Amino acid sequence: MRQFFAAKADYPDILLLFRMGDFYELFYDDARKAARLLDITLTQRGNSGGQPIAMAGVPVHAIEGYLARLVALGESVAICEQIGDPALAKGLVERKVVRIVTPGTVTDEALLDERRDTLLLSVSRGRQGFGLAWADLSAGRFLVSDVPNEDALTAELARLAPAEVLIADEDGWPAAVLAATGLRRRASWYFDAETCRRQLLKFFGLHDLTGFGLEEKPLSVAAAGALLGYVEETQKQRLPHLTSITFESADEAIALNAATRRHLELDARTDGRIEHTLLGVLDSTISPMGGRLLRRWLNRPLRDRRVLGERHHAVQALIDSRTDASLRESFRGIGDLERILTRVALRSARPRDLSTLRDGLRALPGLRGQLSALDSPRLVALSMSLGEHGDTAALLTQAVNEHPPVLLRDGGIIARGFDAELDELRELSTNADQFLIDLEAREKASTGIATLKVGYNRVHGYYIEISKGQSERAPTHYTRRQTLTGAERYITEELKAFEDKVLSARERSLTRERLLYEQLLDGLNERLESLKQCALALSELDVLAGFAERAQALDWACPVLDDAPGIRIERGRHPVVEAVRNEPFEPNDLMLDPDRRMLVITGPNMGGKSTYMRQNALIVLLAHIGSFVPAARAQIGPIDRILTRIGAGDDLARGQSTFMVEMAETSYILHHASEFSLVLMDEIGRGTSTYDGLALAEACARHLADHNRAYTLFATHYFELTALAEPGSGIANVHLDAIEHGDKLVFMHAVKDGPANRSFGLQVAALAGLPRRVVEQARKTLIELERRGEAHTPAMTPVALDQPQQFGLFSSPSPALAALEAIEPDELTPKQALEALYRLKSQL
Ligand SMILES: Nc1ncnc2c1ncn2[C@@H]1O[C@H](COP(=O)(O)OP(=O)(O)OP(=O)(O)O)[C@@H](O)[C@H]1O
Repeated sequence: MRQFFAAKADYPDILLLFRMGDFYELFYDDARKAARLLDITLTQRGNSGGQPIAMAGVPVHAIEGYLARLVALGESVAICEQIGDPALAKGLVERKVVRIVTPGTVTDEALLDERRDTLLLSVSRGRQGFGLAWADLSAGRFLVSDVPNEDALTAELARLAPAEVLIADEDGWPAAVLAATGLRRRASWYFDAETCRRQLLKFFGLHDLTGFGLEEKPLSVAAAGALLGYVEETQKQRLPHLTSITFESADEAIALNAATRRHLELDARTDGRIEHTLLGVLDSTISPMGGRLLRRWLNRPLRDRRVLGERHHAVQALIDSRTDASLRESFRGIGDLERILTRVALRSARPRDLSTLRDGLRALPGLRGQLSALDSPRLVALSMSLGEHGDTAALLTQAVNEHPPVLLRDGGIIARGFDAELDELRELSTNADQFLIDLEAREKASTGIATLKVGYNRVHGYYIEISKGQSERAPTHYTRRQTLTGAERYITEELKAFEDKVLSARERSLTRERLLYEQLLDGLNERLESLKQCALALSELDVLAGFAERAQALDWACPVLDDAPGIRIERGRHPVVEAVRNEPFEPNDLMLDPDRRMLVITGPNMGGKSTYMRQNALIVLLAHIGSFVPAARAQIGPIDRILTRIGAGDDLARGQSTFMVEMAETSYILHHASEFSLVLMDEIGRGTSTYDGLALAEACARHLADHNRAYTLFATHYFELTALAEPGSGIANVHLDAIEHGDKLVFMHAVKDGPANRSFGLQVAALAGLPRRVVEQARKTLIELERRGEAHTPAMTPVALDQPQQFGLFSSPSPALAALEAIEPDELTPKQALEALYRLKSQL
C-alpha cells in the first residue's frame, strides 16, 4: 500500500491502475469510480488504518477494452507497471507509472475512432478574447487560432468537438466550455504567455515564432504552450511528429455556429448517429485518413474561391478522364498511413504497420502514373506531394516479411537476406537438428561405437551417450557430464560450443531483430516529413476521388462560385431526403440576389418547407468544401456565414425552454448575419402565443431584410407575413402546395411563386391519426374562428401590427367598443358627451 500511495500521490485526479500480477487493481475512490463506470465488482482487501480497502480490478489481457471505455467517458488513467522480473526481485517488485492515457492524447490504434479525429484542445483567455490550440496527436497535427468573443468560442468548440479540453483553474468560464467533455483544469501558470512562448521555442528549436505567424498572438501562444506542457507531461516521451504549428484564421472559413451544425445534421444527427446525415451520404472515401479529412472539410467550409475552384476542377478532371474508379481501387491497399507514421515517430509501430506502409508506398508509382495524364492544377500538386519514396519502399520490401506477425515479441518480421547475422542466428536455431544428426554420424564413425547417441536434456544440456559396456572406448577428448545406471554421458568442445550458440541463438536472434527493427524505424523517421506529406496528399486524393464517385452516382453538378452576389440554384435537391426516400424527389429552384433577398415560404404542414430551406443551405455548404452539388446548376456569390433557426428542441439540460432556445438562436442570427450570410428561419415565433409570435416573426423578418440584408429563407405559418412582400422591399413570396383527393392529401413539393392560400393543418393532423372526433371538433372551431376573423383581420401593415389586438383570431370586441356603438352623438348634451368620453376611457 505504501507503494500505491507513493504512486497515487503524483496522480491524485486520475484513475491509477496498479499492476498486481495478472490484474490491474484500483483502490479506494478510484475503485468505487471504476466499479461504477465499468460495471466491475467492487471488493475489499486487507485493512489500512483499521478500515477495509476498497478494491476493483481488471485482467491485464483485457486492459485495452477497459481503457477504451474509460477514455470514451472522458476519464484519464495512469498505468503503474511492475518494473523488472518479479521472479528475480528480492522482496517487493518495483513499480512505476509508465503510461498515462487521456481522452485527448491517445495514439493507440485500439483506443481511437478510425474515421474521426481525436483532439486535445487548450483554451486561454484575455481581454481580446480567447486563444485556442488543438492537437491531433495520432496524426501529428498542431493548430492554433484566436476568437474575439464567447459566441465564436462556442462555435469553435462545436466544430472541433474535442475529446479533452484544458483550461486554467479559474472562475468565470463560458457555459459551453464548462459543458465540454474531458474538461481538465490546470494551474493558471501553465497558461502564462511568456513561459509558454519560451516553451514553444525550446520544443521546436526556434529563436522566434514568426515562422508560425504567432509573434503577435499571445493568446494562441498561451494556449499552445499549455497544451504542449500537458502533452509532454502525459506522454513521457519525445514527440518528433509534432513539427510545426499552423495558425488557422477564422476569416478563411464560412462561419457555422453550434446551432447551425446541429440543425443541418452535417455529421451527426441529434441522437449522435451518422446515418442519414450529410456525411453519411457524402462519405465514400476508401481510407480512414480520407474519411477524417472529409469530416474536417465538412466542418470547415472554405471561402477561398481559388482553392475551391481547384477542387471542383480536380473532381471534374477525374470524372472526365474516368480515373476516379481506378484511383479508388488503388486506395484499397493503402491503409491509414497518417496514423501509422505517428506510430513510427512514437516508436509504437507494429510489424504490420510497416508492411502496410510498404504496400502503400509500392502503390505510389501506379497512382502517380494515373494522375500524370490529368490536366488539373490541384491533382498535379498532389501528385508532386505524393513524392517518389522508391528507396523507402525498397528498404521495407527487403527488410520486412511479406506477411509479418502481429507482434514484435516473437520475431519473424525481418525478411531473410536483409541481415547476414540474423540469418545465421536463425539458421542455427532451425538447423540444430540436422547438425546433431551429422555430429552423431561422425562420432559413431570415428569411435566405432554403433550405439553412440547424441541427446539433450534440460538440466544438463547436450550430451553424447555411450552405454556402460562401451564407455571404456570413449575417446580422451570426451569429458564426462553425467553418469546413469546403464550409460555415461559426455560433452565435447565442439558440442559445448554448439550448445552455447544454439541456446543463445534464439535469444540473440530476437535481440538482433529488435535492433534491426529499431534501425528501420530510425530510417523511416529520417523521412518522416516527406512521408507525412505523402499521407496527406493521399487523403486529399481519396476525398476528391470520393467526390467524383458521388457526383456520378448521385447525379450532382459542378457549382460555380463567382463574385456576383446572389444564390441561383436550378433543380436543387436535398441530398439526404433524396437518398432515404423511395419515391422520386421533386427538385426546386432558388433565386436570391440583392433585389430579392428574402423569400417568405408558406404552405401546408408536411409540404416541404423545411426540406427546401435545408437543401439550399446544404448545396451552398457542399459547394464550399469542393464537392459537386445536388442540383442541375448552382451559381453562388460570396458567402460568409450560414445561420439557421430550425425546429425546436428543448434544451432542458441547460435549463432553457423551447421558446427561450428559439429566441436565443434568433438573437444570435440578428446579431451576426451580414449581407453575405445565408439565413434559414423556420417557423419563428411558434413557441409562444399567436400575437407575440406573429409580432416577433414580423419584426425579425423586417430586421433581417432591412438591417442585416442577409439572404433569408423564412418559412412561416403566419399568412399575415406574406404581406411583407411589397414592391421594393427585397422580399418575395413562394409557397408549397397540396391537393385534396377525397380523404387524401397529395403534397406537390414544388416551390411556386406567390403566397399559399391554405394550410391543411387539420388534414395533416387527420393523416397523423388524430381521433376523428377531435378533428371534427377542430373543424367546427376553425369555421367559427374564420367567420369571426374575417371581420377583424386587416391587411398586414406596419400600422396594423402596432395594434395587434385588432386582427387576431381570438379577439373579442372590447366593452368600450360596445358602449361606443350604443352612443347616439346627436342626442347628447355637451356635458353628457364629456361624461361618455370619461366612461369610455375608463372601460379601456
Ligand atoms: N421536394 C421534395 N420532393 C419529395 N419529397 C419531399 C420534398 N420536400 C419534402 N418532401 C417530403 O416531405 C416531408 C415533409 O417535408 P418538410 O418537413 O420539409 O415539411 P414542412 O413544410 O417543413 O412541414 P412542417 O410545416 O410540418 O414543418 C419530408 O420528410 C420529405 O419526405
